[in-house]
Amino acid sequence: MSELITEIGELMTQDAEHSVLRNAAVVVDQGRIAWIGSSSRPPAADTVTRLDGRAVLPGWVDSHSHLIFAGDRTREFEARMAGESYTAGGIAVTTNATRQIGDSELGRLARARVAEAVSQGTTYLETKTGYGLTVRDEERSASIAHDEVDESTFLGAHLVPDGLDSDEYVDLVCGEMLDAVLPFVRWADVFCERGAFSVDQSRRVLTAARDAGLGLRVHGNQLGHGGGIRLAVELGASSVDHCNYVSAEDLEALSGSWAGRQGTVATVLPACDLSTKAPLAPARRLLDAGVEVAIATNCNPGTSYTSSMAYCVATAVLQMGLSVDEAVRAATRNGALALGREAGLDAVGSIVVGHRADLHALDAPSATHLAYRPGVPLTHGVWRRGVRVV
Ligand SMILES: N=CN[C@@H](CCC(=O)O)C(=O)O
Ligand SMILES: [Zn+2]
Repeated sequence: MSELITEIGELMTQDAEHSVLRNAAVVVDQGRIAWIGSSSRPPAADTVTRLDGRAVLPGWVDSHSHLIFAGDRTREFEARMAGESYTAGGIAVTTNATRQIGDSELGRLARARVAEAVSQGTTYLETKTGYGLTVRDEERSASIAHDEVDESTFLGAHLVPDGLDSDEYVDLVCGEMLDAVLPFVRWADVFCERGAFSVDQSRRVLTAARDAGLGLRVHGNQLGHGGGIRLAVELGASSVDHCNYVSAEDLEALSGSWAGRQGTVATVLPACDLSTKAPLAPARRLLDAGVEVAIATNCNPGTSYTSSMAYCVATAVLQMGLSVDEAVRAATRNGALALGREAGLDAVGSIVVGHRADLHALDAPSATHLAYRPGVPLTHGVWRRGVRVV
């Protein structure tokens, strides 16, 4: 069944030319974009949806989340708002809660979080393990992530569990744990930070994962200056995420990674920055240096308990100095780039003939309203693989 979606006031395609079409129409067929053009000369289709001048953009691509968890950390958040600083130690609280619930309940929680994101226009998600931290618990988190989410990432190297020697734990992560999760994941990630894993330990984890055929991602430079960003570039990671503390050397490494080839995407997490009272990641400086920047929610119960990509985009425009086009691109096409899904048969994140028909219609005439009316639920319709789900 084909569907003509017409009377689109503003179609922000996020294609290679950043094309924005007025009075546009799109035909979706068999889960893909089949045609894009003017609403005055649309081809025939099985069904017609009229959007009365509303704006349409690609569905959000949320390339960084931690949805496989149980429990709640309201008290920790309250303490932070009262002046305490964020430390990675809170991960253990969530890990304890997660280990205590059954597989089906953990799956149900993840499914509900995906549904919450989709209801706000997110059509493609990555999520991570990392609240299991034993072979069995990481394996079941990976299996749930694989079943419930588009892209799954092994984050056994999230925190050294209490009572374990960190190097022995790294051996476990690189060996038995990696083997156990391998059937369920496409990526490996590591929290490379003081208080979590050193650069050398992170390099060991990432190298083992790469040797096992996984793509690489890094949590880097969130809590202070360090070697996470440069390690990500050294190992050809697809993305380095957080990037709150970016030195001149880090910036040079990141921008150098884009000199004439596919480099390491810098993924900024504005909601996390606000919730942890961290300095906002220097997205403007990164863009000006030629680095490809993505925006993601980092949805997790500790540092960023939101699934709202619109909130992140509004923050990027209002507080990080990005234009609306830059912020929307970072949250759609560049999220796809960070996941290696920006081109080819599985392409998402842009409205291009042949790409997956993941669309987000706003109850507004332009994408600018995302920042102009922050906090207003503007999602009018969502199509995922060509099927209207909202
Ligand atoms: N920084 C590491 N991991 C998560 C937070 C995990 C937690 O505190 O539960 C993040 O990306 O912010
Ligand atoms: Zn994270």
